[in-house]
Amino acid sequence: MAVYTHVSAEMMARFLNDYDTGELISFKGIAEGVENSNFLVETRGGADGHRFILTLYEKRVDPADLPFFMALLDHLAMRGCRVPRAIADRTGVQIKQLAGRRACLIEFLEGISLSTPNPAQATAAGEALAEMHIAVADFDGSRPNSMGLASWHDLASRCAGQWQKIDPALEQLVSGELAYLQAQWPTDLPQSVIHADLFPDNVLMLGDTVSGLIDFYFSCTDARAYDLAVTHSAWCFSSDGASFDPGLSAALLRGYRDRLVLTPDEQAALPVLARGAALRFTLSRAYDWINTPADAMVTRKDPMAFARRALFYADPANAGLFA
Ligand SMILES: Nc1ncnc2c1ncn2[C@@H]1O[C@H](COP(=O)(O)OP(=O)(O)OP(=O)(O)O)[C@@H](O)[C@H]1O
Ligand SMILES: N[C@@H](CCO)C(=O)O
Repeated sequence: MAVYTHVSAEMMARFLNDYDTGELISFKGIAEGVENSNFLVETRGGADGHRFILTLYEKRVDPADLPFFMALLDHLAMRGCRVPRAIADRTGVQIKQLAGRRACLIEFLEGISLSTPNPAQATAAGEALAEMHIAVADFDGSRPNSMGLASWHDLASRCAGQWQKIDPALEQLVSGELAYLQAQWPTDLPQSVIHADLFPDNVLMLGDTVSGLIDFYFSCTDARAYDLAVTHSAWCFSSDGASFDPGLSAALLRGYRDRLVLTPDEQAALPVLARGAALRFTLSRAYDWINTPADAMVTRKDPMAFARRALFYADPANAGLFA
């Protein structure tokens, strides 16, 4: 997360008056993340706990999608997945308004956001992802993937002429990958609701145990195996994307496959899905690199870290990676 929208103590206290959270005793902006504005909020004397996350939805979250995200979190929590639900105010409303943004008060979950996972944690994340895919089998909501293949073309054209602000080599890499993925993207794989952004920083861990999956604001209906590919691209490389970790890769895939068997088509599609995942994050990061407001409290993420992953997945020498 990050802080794009500033909230005063008076605004925060007034906002909390609608809830059974007690009296505000402190809040602070959370610097991690890039998408939404987030605050850690502490209260005392309330019936609904004493620590919360307040999220103000920014650029990429369409307010019309919030009921889908909140229903999904309620469903997953009901099915035993460790995910944070939105707290309802005294009138039962979860999705509110603050500082000109849609805003939700979210359950705080214990755990550490990882930056350098170990293989046991990668296995636990693979298991948690598969368990989420199993738990959504009877969820009846759906949402198109707003960050799917069509949006990659759009993001690339919005960056046109500006690649040199990042790295001149990106222009050719992006156009080559887009052409390849447009021709090869599988359309008939098993679909379900997927997380679509399960980076290590979206998995809270206590030791080697998953204590929470967070940040469902890209969740959508898409190929289940694409979710595994996204997770693979996020978990199995050094943070600059320069070095692939085969131990983490094997551990993550083992965790997922222990819970959910991939079909032969899903298995065969993983290499192209991983190229797509790497391009998706190259492009969203490139767009943000060029367009992040100068006054936002946010650390931009390096697009080249995912461009390097895209090159790795595209290298024929790595074709057997998912076997
Ligand atoms: N429900 C929660 N319980 C505890 N901590 C949380 C919770 N939600 C968010 N956090 C903390 O806030 C940080 C930022 O959250 P999050 O990853 O959702 O932000 P984002 O802007 O959507 O980021 P991203 O760049 O991953 O899309 C997390 O890394 C975690 O430390
Ligand atoms: N998890 C993404 C941010 C969401 O688009 C990244 O690290 O680029």
